[in-house]
Amino acid sequence: MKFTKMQGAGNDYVYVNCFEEVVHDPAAVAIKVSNRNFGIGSDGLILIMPSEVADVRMRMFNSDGSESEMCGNGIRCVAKYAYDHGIVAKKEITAETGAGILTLQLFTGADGKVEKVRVNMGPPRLTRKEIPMLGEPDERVVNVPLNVLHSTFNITCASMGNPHCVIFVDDVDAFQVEKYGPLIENHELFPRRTNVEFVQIVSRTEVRQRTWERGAGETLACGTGSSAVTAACVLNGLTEKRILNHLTGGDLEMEWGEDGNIYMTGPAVEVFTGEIDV
Ligand SMILES: N[C@H](CCC[C@H](N)C(=O)O)C(=O)O
Repeated sequence: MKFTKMQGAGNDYVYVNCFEEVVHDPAAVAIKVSNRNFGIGSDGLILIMPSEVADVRMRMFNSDGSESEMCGNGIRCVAKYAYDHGIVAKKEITAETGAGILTLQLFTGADGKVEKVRVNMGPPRLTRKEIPMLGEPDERVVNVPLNVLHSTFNITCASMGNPHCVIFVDDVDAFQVEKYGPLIENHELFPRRTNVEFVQIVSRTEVRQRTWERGAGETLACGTGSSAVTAACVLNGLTEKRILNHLTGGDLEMEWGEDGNIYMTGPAVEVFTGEIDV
């Protein structure tokens, strides 16, 4: 199997061009290639596929083999791959994901290759039934207490196609992400588990985020998570609608637009290509 290793803000995936390759058991391949000792090393596997309704289609698998509906850093890299490798020849493209069809704007550098991508991530879905979360189906979850071990956290939840639980903390770098992340990811409130974002407010226009991802553990960045965080910051009155998010592996420019959609702008980088027996 030919593959391309790509990263966006340090959130790295193995990408396979399924216009040319067939991946028979993507869940098993995701587990194998993701392993940083026995495989290639990545947060998961992303398939770049033909679509009947958009320019390209993305399927995304976490390093534990579970499939997610959407991946924000991944979709930017899919767009870069599609443009740089001649699958699309336009700078505004559409992509089919488990969160619907998204529109992406591509920005090229001096070498003519894509450097940065702006994605219309769609609106945050805020009701419990959309996230999904147990409880009153039509209710929003904004600043609601959640007990975990002997601590109580106030959580704000949103779906960007995939579930997110946002928690504001005073000192995110000192926070025990690896202790609380998995407990919240697997909390009974979330029937499909959840991604968890721990966020420190820096100012009205800047935040710092660490992410515990469903199915992958702590990663250096999460684009859907950053989108959920943008909504959570505004819903809690903590920031403006336009913020710069400093993730562990890089920055994302975020905006909750007047049209109700979240816009994410960030880098997409090709790291290396190779072949692996699967
Ligand atoms: N890192 C990805 C999200 C992966 C989400 C995945 N862990 C899930 O199970 O939903 C991003 O940039 O949006």
